[in-house]
Amino acid sequence: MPTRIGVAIRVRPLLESEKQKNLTCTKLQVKHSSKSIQIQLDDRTTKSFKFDQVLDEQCSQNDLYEKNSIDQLIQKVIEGYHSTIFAYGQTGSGKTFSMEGFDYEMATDSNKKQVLKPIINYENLDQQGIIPRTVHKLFEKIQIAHNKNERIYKVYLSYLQIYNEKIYDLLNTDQLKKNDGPGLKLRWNKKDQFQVENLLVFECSNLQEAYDMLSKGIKNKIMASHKLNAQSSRSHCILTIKVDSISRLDPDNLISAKLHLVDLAGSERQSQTGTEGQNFKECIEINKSLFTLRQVISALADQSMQSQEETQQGNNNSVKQFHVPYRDSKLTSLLKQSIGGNSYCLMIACLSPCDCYYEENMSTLNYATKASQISNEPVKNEDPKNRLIAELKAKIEELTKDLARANEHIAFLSKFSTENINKYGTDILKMQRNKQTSIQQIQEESLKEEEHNQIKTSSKEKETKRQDETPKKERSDETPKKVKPEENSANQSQLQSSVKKSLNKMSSELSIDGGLMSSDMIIRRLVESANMVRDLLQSNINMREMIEKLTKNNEQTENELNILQMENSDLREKIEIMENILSKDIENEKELKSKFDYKKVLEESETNNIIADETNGFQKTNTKTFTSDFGFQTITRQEIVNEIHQLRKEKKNLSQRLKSLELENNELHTRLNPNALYGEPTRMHLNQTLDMIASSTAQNQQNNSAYLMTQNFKSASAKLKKSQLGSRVSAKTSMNAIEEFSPPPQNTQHYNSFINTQQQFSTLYQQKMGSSNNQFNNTMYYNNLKGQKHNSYNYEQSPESQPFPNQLRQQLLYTRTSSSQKNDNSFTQANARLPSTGYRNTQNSSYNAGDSSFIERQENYAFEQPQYSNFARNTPQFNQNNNLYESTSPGWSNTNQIKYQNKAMMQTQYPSNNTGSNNQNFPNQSKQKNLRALSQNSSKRPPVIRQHVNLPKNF
Ligand SMILES: Nc1ncnc2c1ncn2[C@@H]1O[C@H](COP(=O)(O)OP(=O)(O)OP(=O)(O)O)[C@@H](O)[C@H]1O
Repeated sequence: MPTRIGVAIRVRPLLESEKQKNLTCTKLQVKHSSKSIQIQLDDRTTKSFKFDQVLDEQCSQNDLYEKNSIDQLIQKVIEGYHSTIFAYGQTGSGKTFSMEGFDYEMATDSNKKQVLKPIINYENLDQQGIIPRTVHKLFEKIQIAHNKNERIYKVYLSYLQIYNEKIYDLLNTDQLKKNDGPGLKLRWNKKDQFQVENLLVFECSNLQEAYDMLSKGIKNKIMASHKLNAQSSRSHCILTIKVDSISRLDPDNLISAKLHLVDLAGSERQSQTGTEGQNFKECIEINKSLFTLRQVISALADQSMQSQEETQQGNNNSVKQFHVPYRDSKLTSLLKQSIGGNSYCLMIACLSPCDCYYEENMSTLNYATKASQISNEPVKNEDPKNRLIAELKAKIEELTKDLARANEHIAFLSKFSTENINKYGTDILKMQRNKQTSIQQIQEESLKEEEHNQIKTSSKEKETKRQDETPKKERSDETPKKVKPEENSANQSQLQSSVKKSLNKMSSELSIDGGLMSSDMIIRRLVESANMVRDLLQSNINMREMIEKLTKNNEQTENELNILQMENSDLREKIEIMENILSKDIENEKELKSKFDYKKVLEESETNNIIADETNGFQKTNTKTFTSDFGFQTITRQEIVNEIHQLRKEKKNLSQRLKSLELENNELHTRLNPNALYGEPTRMHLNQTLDMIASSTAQNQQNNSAYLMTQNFKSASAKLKKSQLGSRVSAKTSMNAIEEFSPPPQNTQHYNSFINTQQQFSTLYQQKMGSSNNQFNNTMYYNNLKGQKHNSYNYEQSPESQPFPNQLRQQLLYTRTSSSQKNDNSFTQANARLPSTGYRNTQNSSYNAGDSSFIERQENYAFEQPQYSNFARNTPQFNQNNNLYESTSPGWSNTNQIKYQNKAMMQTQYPSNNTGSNNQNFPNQSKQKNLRALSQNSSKRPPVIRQHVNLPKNF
C-alpha cells in the first residue's frame, strides 16, 4: 500500500555564538495546533507550510523521537520492511545534532582544516539523537520478539560516508587512510538495486557491540571546521542496520530488512561559508549530490502530483513516468529504495532560526513540501522463494475451494444425461427462443395453471390433448405460416405448459441431497454450474500460465546460479593463489630473517626494486614488485596472480581437451579394430590363420602361388581395411595390389590350387567373420573375374568356373589375344551388341589387349545384364557367392537385384571409384544414382561394415 514520506520540521534554538552576534529570529513561526510553520516573506505577507510534525526550539531529543513515531518504523524493520530516516537542511541547522546528538571537540583554529573528535556518551540518554536511540530501541524490541521464541534475529551494521563523490567505509580504517584512493565501487545489483562493493558489514550480537561499531564510525567521520559551523560534517553519512530473522519452525523462511539512518552534509553558499581550496572542492561536490537529491525529490513529487490528478480524473492509465535521476550521484543511487522506492521514510528538515538564513530556510521548506508529496510503496522483504511458496499455498487453498464447488456442480450437471437434455432441453430451448415470455412468467402462470388443473382436471386434459394435436399438424406443414396474435398467444400457452411439465418432471428426477428442486432452482443452478465450469476453465488457463512463468523463472535462476558458481570458483582460485604466494613470502622472509641481518636484506631488496613493507600488510604486499634476473622486467604481484590464474585456466582447458582426445582416441581404436566391436576375429587372428594356410599349402615357397596369394590377400586386406576407414585406398587399388603381386597361375594345377586356397580362405574367413562381411565375398567374386582374365587357357580348361557366357568370353579372349582386331567381324558384331555409351569400343585405335578399362567395362556390362547373369548364375563360383548372399540376406534371391546391390555396395564402399578415371566404370550417372538409392533405401540390404573416421585436425 502506498505510503507518503513523512516530514518533520525541526527549528533549532539560537546558538550562543549567534546570540553574541545579535542575530535575530523573527521570520519563522511554529504553529503547533495546525502542525504548520509560517515564514515571513515580506512585511505584509507570510507563507504557511503544513507537515506531519513541526517542532520548535523547545523540542527535546526525546520529543523528536516520540512525536515522529520512530518506534513504529523500527517495528516495521523487524517485521521485514525497509525504513529510512534522513536529516536535511542547511549547514549548521542541527542535522547531526538531531541524528547523533553527541558533542564534538571545538576547533581551536577555525581557519585550519582539522579533524574533530566526537565526545561519545551513551549514558546520557536525554542528549542522544535518533541514531543511538534507534540502536538502543531496536535491540530492546528484538529482545521482546526473541522472547516469543518464534524467530531468530540477527543484526548487522555497516557505516559509510560519501565524501567528494567517493564512498568510504567508516568501519574500515585501512580503507579510510587512503584518502586519495578511488573509494569503494557502487555496483548495480538486480535484487538490492545499488550495492557498495567490499563494504564491511559487522554482525552485532548485542547492544554494546553495536555501540562500539557506531562509535568507531562516528570517530572516523571526516570533520572539518569552517567559518559557519565548527563541527560541520563535510560528508553524507549512512548508517545501515540490517535485521535478518529466520523462523524457528521453517529455517527457509528468512526475512531481511534494512534501516538507513542518513545524516546529509549541509548545503551552503560558498560566499557565506568562505570555503577555499580543498574545502571549496568539497563544497561543490556536496552541493552537487544535494542538487541531484533535490532533482530526485522534485521529479518524484511532480510524478506523484500528476498521478493524483489523473486518478481524480479517472485516467489511471495515462500517468506520465518522469525521469528520476537517481544515477546522477552516489547519494541518490544509494537512497533509491528510500525515496520513491519500497521503504518507509521519514525526513527531518532542519531549520536555523536566524533571519539571515531566510533563503536557505525557504528552500528547505519547499523541498520538504515536495518530499511530503512523494509516495513510497513499502514491501515486506521476504525471501522471494518463501513469498512464492506463501502465494502458491494461498492459491492452492483457493483452488481447493473452487474444486469442491466445481465437483458439486459437476455432480449436478452429470444428472443431465443426454437423454434428459433431449427430453426436456428441446422445450426449454424453444422457450428461450421465444422471447415474448420470460421464464418467470411461465413459472407463475404454470403455478396458476396447476391450481386451475386441480379443479378442472379432466376437461383440461382433453383440451390439452387437442392443443397438442394442433401444433403437430402445423409442424407437418412445410410452408411457414403467418401466425395471428391470438394464435401466437395460444401457441405460447401451449409451450408454457409443455415447459412447465418438463421442468416439473426434471425437478422430480434431478434432486440433490434427496430434496426436490423447483424448476427455477434448476435453471439457476444450471446457469451457476455453467459459470462455474467456465471459471474453472479460466483458472486452469491461469494456472498453466503461472506454471510456464515459474518454469521460465526457474531456468533463469539456474542460469544465474551457474554464472555465480563459475565466478565463485574463479575467485576461490585467485584467493588460493594469493594465499600460496603469501605463505611462500612469509616462509622466505622467515628464512631471510634467520639467515641474514634483516635490515641488510631490506636495504638490498630496496636496491633491487623490491618494496617490502611489513606494516602495511596485504595491501602493500599486493603491489609488491619483482625484478627478474635480467633486471629489466618488473611485474607486480597482481600481474603474477593474474598470470597464474590464466595459466591455471589454460591448464584446465588443456586437460579437458586431453580428455576429449583420449575419448576420441579410444573410439578410433575401436574403429580400427572393428572386430572387437562385432565379435569378429581380430586382425592378428586372421593373420595367424593366413600364415597357417600358407604354411600348410606351400610345399615350395618359391613356386607356390598360393603362398604369394596369401601374402597378397594380407596386403589387400590391409588396404581394404584402410578403405573402410575412409582413406583414399579404393577397392580397385586393393584388387590391383593382388594382381600386381600375384603371378597368374601357370597351369591348371596352379590354377586349381589358387582356387582351392581362395575357397579355403573364403570358408575360413566366412566362419571367422560371420555373416557381417559381404565385402570380402564381393572382393572374392571380383577377384575371380580378374584372376580368370589372366589366362585364356584356364577359361578353356575350367569352363565351369567361367562367369561369362561363351559369346562374351570369346570376345574377351579375342580382345586379350590380339592387338589388331579392328577389322575382325566377330568383334565388330560383339561390339555392336554392347550398349553405345561407355561399353562399346568406338575408338579402334585404342582398342588393344592392354585396354583393361574397356575389358572392365565389358565385364561390368555383363555383370549387369540379366541374360548374362542367368548364365553366370550357373557357374559354381557365382553360385558360391550367390549362396553366400542368400545365407547372409535371406530373400535376396533375385539375381539381378543382388548384382545391382552388389554393384551399389561396391560403389558405396569405395567412393573413390567414382572419381577421376575410375569413373568410367560407371558411365551412366543416373544408373549409378539408382543403384546407390537402391542400396541405401533397401531395408534388406546385406549388412556392411562401414567406418568413417573424422580424424582431429592435428591428429
Ligand atoms: N536542537 C538543538 N538544540 C541545541 N543545539 C542544537 C540543536 N540543533 C543544533 N544544535 C547545535 O547547533 C550546532 C550545529 O548543529 P549541527 O552540527 O547538528 O548542524 P548540521 O546541520 O549537522 O551542520 P553540517 O551540515 O554543517 O554538518 C551544533 O553546535 C549543535 O550542538
